[in-house]
Amino acid sequence: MQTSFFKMHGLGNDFVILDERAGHLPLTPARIAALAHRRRGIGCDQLVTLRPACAEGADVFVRFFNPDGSEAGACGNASRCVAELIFRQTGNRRPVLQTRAGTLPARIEADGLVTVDMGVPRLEWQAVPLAVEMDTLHLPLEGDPAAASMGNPHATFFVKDFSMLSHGHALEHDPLFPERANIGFARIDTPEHMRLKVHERGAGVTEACGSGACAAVVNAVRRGLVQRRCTVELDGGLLQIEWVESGPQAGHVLMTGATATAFEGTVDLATYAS
Ligand SMILES: N[C@H](CCC[C@H](N)C(=O)O)C(=O)O
Repeated sequence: MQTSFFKMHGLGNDFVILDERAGHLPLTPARIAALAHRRRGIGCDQLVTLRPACAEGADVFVRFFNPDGSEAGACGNASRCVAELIFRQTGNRRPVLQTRAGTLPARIEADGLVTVDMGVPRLEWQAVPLAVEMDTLHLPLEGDPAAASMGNPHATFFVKDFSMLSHGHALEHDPLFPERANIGFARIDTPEHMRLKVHERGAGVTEACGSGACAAVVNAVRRGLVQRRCTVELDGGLLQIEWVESGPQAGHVLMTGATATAFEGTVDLATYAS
């Protein structure tokens, strides 16, 4: 069955976006993995589906799937891309995304950048989740990472260089993380700027990770390493992150950055694994 798709990216973190608002598509973990395959499929870091929203005030229900077929509760860069897509389709500069991690208000900025309110980070060990009760600010792993959830699990290592990146896969699968984890390596350059590389759960090292950038800033603020407004420099570009201190969005994490559409196309799902 032919279905159309959008190929978009946020700072090189790339997505295949399938629209199921007119009817559900026959997607299975195997078919998702086949579509996401860099050589045998379209190729992407995450496959994203759009469905009609059912949450009050939301414009669309968005789900995120990794190339290994696993589902992620949150995906910051993809959320920004979907917000841009909804704006292009409707003219609405403030689309609201319903996700498994919560309802995320977005805003298309005057300069074309896209901001998503990623909600309040979850800092309790049960929410990350971790396998046993512990202080999430200092995990009992070599490298002393901190952990937080943005609707998906993140561990942040504060490093001087990125030689630990090669340990990302083993760390993703450490028994401390019963649902695995996205593993971020953050080098603090100034209190307003960090350099971040992320080994993503179910995807590997990506050019950018929005929820990873949010988690890294939250963990760095908790450790007193950066200000609540921080520029995160990823391989693919810059994200502006703010962990809001006061006012109506107090406690929420705002993420702002660029989006782009690479191409649109159609795909016959029947030619991919069932
Ligand atoms: N690229 C995404 C993160 C995907 C997270 C996914 N790998 C998971 O299993 O949580 C982002 O921009 O936030």
